[in-house]
Amino acid sequence: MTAPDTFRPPEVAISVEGLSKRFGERLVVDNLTMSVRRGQIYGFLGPNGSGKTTTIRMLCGLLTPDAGQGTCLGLDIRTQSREIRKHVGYMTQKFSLYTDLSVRENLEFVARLYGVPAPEDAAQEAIRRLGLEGRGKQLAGELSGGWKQRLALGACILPQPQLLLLDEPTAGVDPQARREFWAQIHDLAAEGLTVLVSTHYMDEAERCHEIAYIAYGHLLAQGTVAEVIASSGLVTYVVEATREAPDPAAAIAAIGKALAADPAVEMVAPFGVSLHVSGHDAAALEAAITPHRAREGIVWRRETATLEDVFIDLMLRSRDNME
Ligand SMILES: Nc1ncnc2c1ncn2[C@@H]1O[C@H](COP(=O)(O)OP(=O)(O)OP(=O)(O)O)[C@@H](O)[C@H]1O
Repeated sequence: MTAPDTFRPPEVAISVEGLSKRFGERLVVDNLTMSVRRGQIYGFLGPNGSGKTTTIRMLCGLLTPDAGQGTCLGLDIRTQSREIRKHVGYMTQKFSLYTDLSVRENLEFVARLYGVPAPEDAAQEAIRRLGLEGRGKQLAGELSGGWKQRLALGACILPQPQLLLLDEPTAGVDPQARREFWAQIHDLAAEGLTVLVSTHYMDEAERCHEIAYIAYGHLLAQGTVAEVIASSGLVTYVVEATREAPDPAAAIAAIGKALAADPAVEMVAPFGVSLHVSGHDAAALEAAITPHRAREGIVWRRETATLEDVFIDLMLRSRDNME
């Protein structure tokens, strides 16, 4: 990046079709088609090594696909990757600023590196915008994990990119700092910045405008959280032991063990003294749980599947398809 970005991207920030990528013999991304509107926060979820980072990098022209085409910020991902890069801010998990420079010195350094005019003012503005006032003189290496992430975000947006790539940005950061970080991301998106973020946290997925679930190189679901849950067709019952149960933990464990062996039940997941019991065939699932309804101190209710239920179901089914 050489100067503040005055470039205005189109309404559709990213639009790609049939993207595939191989590393050696291994097909890491297979025939991926998707689009992202400008100003959206778009989340990528999926098991480790499933191709999320590879996908994100192809979407932004940082990596050339073996097949497929498309545009990022209205520019061709195959032929205009250098131009695209000028408008992209990339934040990885690893803290890559200078630990022995202060917050202000780091930001001024980044501003100079990217040719931002009036680097001292730009650094001051980033400090204000990200609520880092009072920490300008603190060494970056002395910041807590949450403040480091905030500083890294500040450095990333200094050159005023149009697209932000966040690769698991809040891994290991405490809930309050994560919440504040996400509030910043939403403010940036409201100003028109498009954000692609990969995460393993369900609460972060729920903070995105849209999500994509990728497993073993395949895009298995995309849309809003509600759309992804609805399209899963997953039926979930929650069974909970009340205080009246003679031994709540044992009661839940016994039900879990019995249901896990039933073919109508595709997933059983314990949560304290409750279980999530899921499957796709509502009638068969109902028949499977009926014998357990009469137990003392047990309450059953049908609930909307959680995003976690849906993701685990997608992962299990795609793994089965691979085998
Ligand atoms: N440059 C590369 N050369 C060879 N293999 C690679 C390269 N980059 C990624 N891979 C492999 O491609 C697969 C997908 O990697 P990728 O980083 O895209 O997955 P991911 O979904 O982002 O994983 P994670 O959640 O663990 O970050 C992995 O098996 C990885 O080892």
